[in-house]
Amino acid sequence: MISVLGAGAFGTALAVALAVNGPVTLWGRRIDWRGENPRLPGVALPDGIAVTQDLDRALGADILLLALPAQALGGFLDDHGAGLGGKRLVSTAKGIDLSRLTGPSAMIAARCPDARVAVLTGPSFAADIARGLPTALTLACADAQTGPALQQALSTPALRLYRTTDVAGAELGGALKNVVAIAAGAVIGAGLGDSARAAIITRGFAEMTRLAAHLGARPETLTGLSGLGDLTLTCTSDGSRNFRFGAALGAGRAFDPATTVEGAATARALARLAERDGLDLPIAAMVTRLAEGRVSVEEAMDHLLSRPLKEE
Ligand SMILES: NC(=O)C1=CN([C@@H]2O[C@H](COP(=O)(O)OP(=O)(O)OC[C@H]3O[C@@H](n4cnc5c(N)ncnc54)[C@H](O)[C@@H]3O)[C@@H](O)[C@H]2O)C=CC1
Ligand SMILES: O=C(CO)COP(=O)(O)O
Repeated sequence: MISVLGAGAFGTALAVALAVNGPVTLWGRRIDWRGENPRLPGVALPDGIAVTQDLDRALGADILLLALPAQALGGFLDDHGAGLGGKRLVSTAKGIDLSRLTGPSAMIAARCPDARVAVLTGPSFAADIARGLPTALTLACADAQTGPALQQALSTPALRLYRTTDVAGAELGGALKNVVAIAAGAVIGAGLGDSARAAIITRGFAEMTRLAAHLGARPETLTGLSGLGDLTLTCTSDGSRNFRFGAALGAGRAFDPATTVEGAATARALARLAERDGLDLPIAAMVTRLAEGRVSVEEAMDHLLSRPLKEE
């Protein structure tokens, strides 16, 4: 049995997609809707999904998908981690925790030491998955038995999962691309053009790869779905909330603060990591300042362009 914990856009979309394989329980802390989740408009929930606010009911499953934002995961685990022991736990969060400076898998492992931890990540808008459009994702799990079993259980005819044991690489790709997407959105929002966006994507990818290698990831993971794949999607589509947030910053427009924008907190986490480990992460540093209103897009670009000339 599969339960999805977190009834936001992505949790709901995954529940809809996985319901073709069998019954799914979708848990949310506050379910104040019926039939259609306002975070995923236009998607009717099939009969195979049991929607509940009763966490104990959801914890009856042995595969639990944690579809919570990265900054909410720590609090959820503090409150409920004790009930997750012995389960197969699959995180979908794309971010780095601001207070602990770690990704979701380390947060889960710290609080649920006997759980088998995996990460599901890659280019996939909730709306696409829920509509049954073809999607390829990365399932990362260090355990040689759990990884293949989860790959089977979470694949559907439309949802194709590739497997890796590089959990750090997979989750870093998903977290870091959100920061670059904000920068790409800002460039487009400010009218600086597609060439400047291509420069941000490419130099952003170089920054992602450097940092991921520093944190123990395999370089080839970053060129896969969870890194380059998701970077491409998120930096080039209005479907991305991180991109839209950046575009609003670039255009000087307001942005709904209730929208989940993982890259903003992750950029701040990266700034702290850079300080802790003496790393040079210029794009993440600029996104942090931009999101905090400390620089304009033009000032941020001037700063990036005036760095010393160097080899590519
Ligand atoms: N929406 C998308 O297209 C995709 C999202 N993701 C990732 O999935 C994660 C979740 O994103 P979305 O579902 O889109 O966000 P969302 O904003 O639509 O939903 C987040 C949900 O988490 C719930 N929540 C927050 N704190 C909680 C807590 N402490 N306990 C229980 N529930 C809590 C909220 O009530 C809300 O229902 C993010 O890390 C995101 O980057 C990954 C791939 C695609
Ligand atoms: O991660 C995503 C697509 O793979 C969703 O991106 P946003 O959170 O920017 O909407």
